[in-house]
Amino acid sequence: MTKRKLVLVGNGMAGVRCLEEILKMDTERFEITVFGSEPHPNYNRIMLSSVLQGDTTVDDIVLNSYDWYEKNNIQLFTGETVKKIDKEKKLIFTNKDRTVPYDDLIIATGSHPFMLPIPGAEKEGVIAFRNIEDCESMINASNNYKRAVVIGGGLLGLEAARGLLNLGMEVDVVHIIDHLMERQLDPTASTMLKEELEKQGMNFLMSHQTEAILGKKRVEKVLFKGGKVVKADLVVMAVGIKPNVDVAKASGIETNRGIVVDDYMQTSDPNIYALGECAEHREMVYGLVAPLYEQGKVLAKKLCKQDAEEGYQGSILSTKLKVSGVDVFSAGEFMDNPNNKAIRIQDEFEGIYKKIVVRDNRVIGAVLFGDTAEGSRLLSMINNGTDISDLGKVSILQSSTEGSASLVANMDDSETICGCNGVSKGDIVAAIQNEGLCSVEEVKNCTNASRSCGTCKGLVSELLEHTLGDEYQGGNEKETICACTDLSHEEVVSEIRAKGLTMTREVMNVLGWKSDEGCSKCRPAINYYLGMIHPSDYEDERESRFVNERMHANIQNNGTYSVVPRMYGGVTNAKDLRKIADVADKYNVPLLKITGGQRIDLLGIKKEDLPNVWKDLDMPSGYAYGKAVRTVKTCVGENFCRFGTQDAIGMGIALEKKFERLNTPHKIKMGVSACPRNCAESGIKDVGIVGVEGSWEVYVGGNGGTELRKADLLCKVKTMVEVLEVTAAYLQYYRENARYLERTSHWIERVGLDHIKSVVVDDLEMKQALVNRMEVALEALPEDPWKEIIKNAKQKDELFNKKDVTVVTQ
Ligand SMILES: Cc1cc2nc3c(=O)[nH]c(=O)nc-3n(C[C@H](O)[C@H](O)[C@H](O)COP(=O)(O)OP(=O)(O)OC[C@H]3O[C@@H](n4cnc5c(N)ncnc54)[C@H](O)[C@@H]3O)c2cc1C
Ligand SMILES: NC(=O)c1ccc[n+]([C@@H]2O[C@H](COP(=O)([O-])OP(=O)(O)OC[C@H]3O[C@@H](n4cnc5c(N)ncnc54)[C@H](O)[C@@H]3O)[C@@H](O)[C@H]2O)c1
Ligand code: SF4
Ligand code: FES
Repeated sequence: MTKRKLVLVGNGMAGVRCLEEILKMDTERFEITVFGSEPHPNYNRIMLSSVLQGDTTVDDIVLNSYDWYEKNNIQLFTGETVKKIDKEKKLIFTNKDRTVPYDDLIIATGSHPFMLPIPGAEKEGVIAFRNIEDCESMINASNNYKRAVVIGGGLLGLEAARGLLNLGMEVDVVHIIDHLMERQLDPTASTMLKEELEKQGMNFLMSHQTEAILGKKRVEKVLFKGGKVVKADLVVMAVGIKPNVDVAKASGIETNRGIVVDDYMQTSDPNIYALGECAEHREMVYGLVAPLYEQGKVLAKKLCKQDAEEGYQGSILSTKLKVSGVDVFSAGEFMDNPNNKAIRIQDEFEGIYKKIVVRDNRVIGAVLFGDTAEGSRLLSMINNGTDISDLGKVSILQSSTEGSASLVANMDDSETICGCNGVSKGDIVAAIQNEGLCSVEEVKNCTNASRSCGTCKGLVSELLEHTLGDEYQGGNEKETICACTDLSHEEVVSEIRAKGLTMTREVMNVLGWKSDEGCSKCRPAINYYLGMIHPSDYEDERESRFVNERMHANIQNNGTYSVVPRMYGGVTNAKDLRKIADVADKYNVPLLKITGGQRIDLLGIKKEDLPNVWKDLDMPSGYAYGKAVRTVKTCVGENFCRFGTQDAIGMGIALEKKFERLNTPHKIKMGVSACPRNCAESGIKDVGIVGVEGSWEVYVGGNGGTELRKADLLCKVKTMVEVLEVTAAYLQYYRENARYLERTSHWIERVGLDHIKSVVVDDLEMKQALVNRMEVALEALPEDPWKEIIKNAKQKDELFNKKDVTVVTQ
């Protein structure tokens, strides 16, 4: 049988998902050709917000790699736009003068971001937030500029604003009315959201109408109605989208706001279908993936001639804002109205607000702020039209207080776990049981749950735990280093060892990396692993390191650097202080600051001054920028404090001198206190030492950052030599076994304190072997990096005199 020719115009989320559905049903029916204007394979547009917010990378958001197209015999033309369709001859024409015939054609061209038609909108630095290039423009702008203005306080604007804040920019969000996210939230939730985002550092210009973008070539200011002006180096317009009907309109296919389709996604031409954001169904145009995926299922069935039941009936919308630290959920009809009644709970102490809107004893809408655990359940109730006459009204909003494990346990099988992909609890449980799935990744690959915005990952994990009981090992799921490889960190380390690999390129070639150059996630990791495995002969690859490590200083939000010289154990002297003061005067250092690690930070140093500052200071680098041993904070100890039982300063200096310049998977902070009063905060350090009468307690895995973790007692020893020894064994075990960028606090949670103790304390042979390997690593450490650069004129010139440095942020 000859295959039908199927052409997809638009290589985005809706169109390609429809192809996946077709291939699930019938791999032989079609000869498929895909055109995409963007120069990328199909990627998860939703996750651009996470890329901007620094939670993932562009490489990691590819949904279907080039291999997938090849494997499924799909001919893909990226960077090529279909301009016109000849409906009579059934041909499409592209901007690269290609003509391709079709039997069936799908248009899935998505939307254009709406750009306000105001004077100056064409200036450099005025962008939308729709694709990878926009995301990269924002990241690049944040390296050179400071002030961003985001126009539009909807979902997209707020997610963009959060990302720009994370990138170190100052952000003004301009909103046209006095009510953020008015399409999703009622005024109470909107006010709470605004207050929360203000706490995060966003500045709001509410009820402001933008009149013009001012500046010479690039944007410099934004002008509002009434004459107010704010400064701006970057303007992001996030004021909505409009369906991209260009090709349909040019080809005489019926369009209104979108391309008009029936319940089977058929356009005015019987062989041409449309779906996704470009399609208009029953006068509705959708801008979220859940409805688009439902449309994809219906169209796939139609094209594969399978019973498509009643066709697409329209969707009830639900959304979650993807800004960390803010939980917001909205679904259905959420505004008050004389025909509806509402149940509300508001806890101003906890910052929680919940409202469900009821009509004729059925939930028709909900808004949740601060606690969104019941979102899925409420969405199911709305979708299923559940009669709530027999339920205690307030109890509908209270079940999350019982804990989320019982939440999934108490859910009906029909309730939705993944809103984006319409996957219910029953679907996931059946897949876990029938297909033997045991990880979130496997559930994602099998059912699509958690494949889009990812906010349901926690629920999927809880459902795995609930279904598999003790057999589920949530923390041990295989996590690949990045999208360049299917190998986990552990697998890469073991392959490097087994195959004796010694260079990054070799690792990538031999282990079948999917991209030639690797990415900003895998390159630094491989560089670390190679250095850790071959301490004596590996030559560090500077270009694989993050910018701060390459520059040996921390880049600041205005492009200047901070310099922190080492002060062993937090102890300084008049000579060093004088040198610091002289440097501060000579280089006009705008801020001198005592750090939390008991050192002095010289902030605001120009890039080109760095080598001279280091030369004049003539002190060792404090490695304040490195995935390395940073500081050892000490209390004054027995020499001065009346509670002191031990020489905390001496111990701190000994530790810092021994382990300085050592590369580790992530930064290491230490503390030494001479009594349990813990003035050096040893309880929240990666390694914390506490002196008690006649001995030292060694604590590990503490963290004082965003996720506070109290350190665990590893052992108690008598002498300084023993402290140094057990610290060496512990750090070496961490170096060899943790994943790159895994803090000790996370590592301990993952592998367990008992296991670590059994290796570095109880098994004396293992402990000695670790100490020996640590000695080899310490022996091979390079000289102080600041001194090395001062001596190396070429490196100095390359790093500090050239104008541009490609920034790989971390
Ligand atoms: C930053 C961001 C965050 C988002 N977050 C969420 C979220 O959390 N939840 C949610 O549900 N939705 C979210 N969305 C919306 C969601 O991404 C879209 O609804 C979805 O991508 C639309 O899919 P689509 O296939 O219709 O359009 P698209 O994904 O835009 O795909 C259309 C593709 O067609 C190409 N194309 C256009 N014209 C032509 C032509 N003539 N020839 C060839 N190719 C063409 C375009 O270049 C594009 O690649 C977000 C969107 C953005 C931008
Ligand atoms: N988490 C999510 O689900 C998510 C995240 C990002 C984007 N998206 C989707 O992407 C699409 C685009 O998002 P969006 O936020 O741009 O669209 P939107 O239409 O949802 O919001 C646009 C906002 O801009 C405001 N606005 C309009 N004109 C303005 C002006 N002149 N000045 C200031 N404000 C103005 C509107 O009042 C509205 O609140 C939507 O379909 C959205 O659903 C979803
Ligand atoms: S930790 Fe104890 S010994 Fe050290 S300064 Fe504080 S009180 Fe004194
Ligand atoms: S809810 Fe978005 S991926 Fe599941």
